[in-house]
Amino acid sequence: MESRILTIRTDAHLFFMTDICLFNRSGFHIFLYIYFHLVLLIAEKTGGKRKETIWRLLGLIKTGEIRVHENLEELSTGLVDYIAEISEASILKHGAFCIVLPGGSLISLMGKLIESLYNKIVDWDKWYVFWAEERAVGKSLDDSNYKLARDHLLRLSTHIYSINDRVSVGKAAAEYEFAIRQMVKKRTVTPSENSECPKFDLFLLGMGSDGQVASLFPNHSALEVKDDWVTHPTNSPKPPPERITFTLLVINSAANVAILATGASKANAIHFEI
Ligand SMILES: O=C(O)[C@H](O)[C@@H](O)[C@H](O)[C@H](O)COP(=O)(O)O
Repeated sequence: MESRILTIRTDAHLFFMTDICLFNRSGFHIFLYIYFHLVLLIAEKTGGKRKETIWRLLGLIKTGEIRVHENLEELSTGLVDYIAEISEASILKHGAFCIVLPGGSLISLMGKLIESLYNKIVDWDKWYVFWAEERAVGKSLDDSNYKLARDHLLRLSTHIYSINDRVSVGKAAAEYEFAIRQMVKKRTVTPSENSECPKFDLFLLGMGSDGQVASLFPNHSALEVKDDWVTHPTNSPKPPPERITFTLLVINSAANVAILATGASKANAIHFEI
């Protein structure tokens, strides 16, 4: 599988990596899916012609890959093809597909995976599913990122590593990290080249209109966590304030990272970053 790097500026305001580059290691294959209208909006803002803007965007990202889709239907097809391809390659390589899911609209855009065409191809028994972030809410509530995926995507045979909703966020974060350490020890989850940090096969991220990825918000101290794999912000700017999230260390260690941004509200954040 071809790998490219997307380097986001270290002084970037919206992702707030003051001393760390997001996705700055080799071996990453980053796809940034941008809804076509978003690009149009950028084109309008910059006063340039649509084509020029697209080429400028592509030219600026020298090491990553941007895929721009005409509409949500095409974006969804592109996304599930991409996931199915990495799933197959990972299972061939190490017998499992370890995927990290976000919350938000990305889950419904993955919905084609359970339609008959893909459902036959996808080997759900070999899927190990983790969450990039979870809100401190009960798993039965609609705000739960676990519930979103459980209701709309996951099959019964999938191996699920959701975050405990019956303990404090601090304890839930520690338990989650411990469970992943065990998975790395067993080598179900591949370790990174130089450490035991998990190298998930695919880390999927949505993006907030402020540039938020996972539960890592602009200017928030959770971005400074360097050694832990999981952290638990208790004062997130977006409700609920208490959350559990993977840290940059883990995101940056994944084999493949895809950020999906849809809708005009993300235009400023994308424009700023690239
Ligand atoms: O718990 C959360 O805050 C959300 O799950 C959040 O992280 C979401 O993934 C992004 O805001 C993108 O969401 P959309 O794709 O729906 O815009």
